[in-house]
Amino acid sequence: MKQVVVFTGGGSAGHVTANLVLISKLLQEGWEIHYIGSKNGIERRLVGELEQVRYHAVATGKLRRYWSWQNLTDIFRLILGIFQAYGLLFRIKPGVVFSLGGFVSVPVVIGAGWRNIPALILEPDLHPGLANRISVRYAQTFCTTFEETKIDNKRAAAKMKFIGPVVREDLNKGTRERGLDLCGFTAEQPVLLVMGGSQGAERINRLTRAALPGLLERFQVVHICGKGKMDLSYSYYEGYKQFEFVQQELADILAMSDVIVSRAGSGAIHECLSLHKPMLLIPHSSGGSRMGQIRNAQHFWNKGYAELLLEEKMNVPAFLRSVEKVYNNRSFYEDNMRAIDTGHAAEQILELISKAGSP
Ligand SMILES: CC(=O)N[C@H]1[C@@H](OP(=O)(O)OP(=O)(O)OC[C@H]2O[C@@H](n3ccc(=O)[nH]c3=O)[C@H](O)[C@@H]2O)O[C@H](CO)[C@@H](O)[C@@H]1O
Repeated sequence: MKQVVVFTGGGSAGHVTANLVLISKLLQEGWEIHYIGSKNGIERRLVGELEQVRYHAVATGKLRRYWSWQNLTDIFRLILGIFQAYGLLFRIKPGVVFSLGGFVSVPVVIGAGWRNIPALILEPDLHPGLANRISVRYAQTFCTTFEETKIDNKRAAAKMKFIGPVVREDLNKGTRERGLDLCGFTAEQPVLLVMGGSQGAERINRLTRAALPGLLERFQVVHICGKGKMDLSYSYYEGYKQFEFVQQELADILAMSDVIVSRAGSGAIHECLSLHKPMLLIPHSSGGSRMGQIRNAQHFWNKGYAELLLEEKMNVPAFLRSVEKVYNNRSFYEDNMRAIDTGHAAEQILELISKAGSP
């Protein structure tokens, strides 16, 4: 009989990417795979590309730590989502549930807990997000990407297991030549990649465009702006190439890049770490779970993998100075990154899934 697993996680690509890595490996092993996500979230689009995975949508409510009228409707949506997930889990009868967090995962992990189905959570960030902090009491194991992750609750802390980052393997296969071709760049000048997380970052986009004349004196600039955030009025700048969002091409773009300016989402920074790419991190500074990015970035700065620029200190001269600093000291960051083993997190998680899902 086929082993059955339900995956969940979404809201942004950072809560889906590691799931896709694990799903492709489990498909090769012959598992039956279901995904529970939201009706319109990015997870639906990303998982929808995999024909062998059955996608189920449930209602989902955003969990806010501030007052908003939407809290009233969202709490009902969350409760509805729990009942929908509970019903789906009864029909699917998985041996195990695996969650990568994000609001949509909360009803699924609660539903699994109510049904006594072992649920494993993987926390991508150094500081656990609200969704995972709520879900952890219904889970069997709370895997962490960062060794230093802490959680206040004693019962939750007892479920913690350090695993390390689950990184997309396809990103290793990029080539500099293909990247240069794609962007129409030359091999003579270094390349700076700017990416604002899976949804793009308006503030980083504005800063990059304001700094373009200065940046282009030294670099060719490839800019991943986010959906609907390209500005074609800048296309006439030679050596500047914009994309909304890239899929397989990301491997070639990363291979071609000498310095990367990025938000401090866990997925992006661990991908750059595994490829030994010097980074300038500009973490999301607004409150809520996004505080997670500041902690991720500070940690990478402490380890000597990246330079850090806080949004409140962000202006064109500071940005140009920071980019220059990372480029000039690139071998310092590269050496620090080469000295660590980003590990075999995917294999360890697959073992945990197999163990939890075995009858
Ligand atoms: C604003 C917000 O809430 N951000 C959170 C979100 O970030 P976000 O969704 O930006 O996440 P990550 O940096 O973790 O991952 C982005 C993923 O998208 C991929 N990618 C990106 C651009 C592109 O054009 N093509 C592409 O494939 C990257 O390779 C990466 O795998 O989830 C992360 C993981 O929990 C958190 O750390 C971030 O705080």
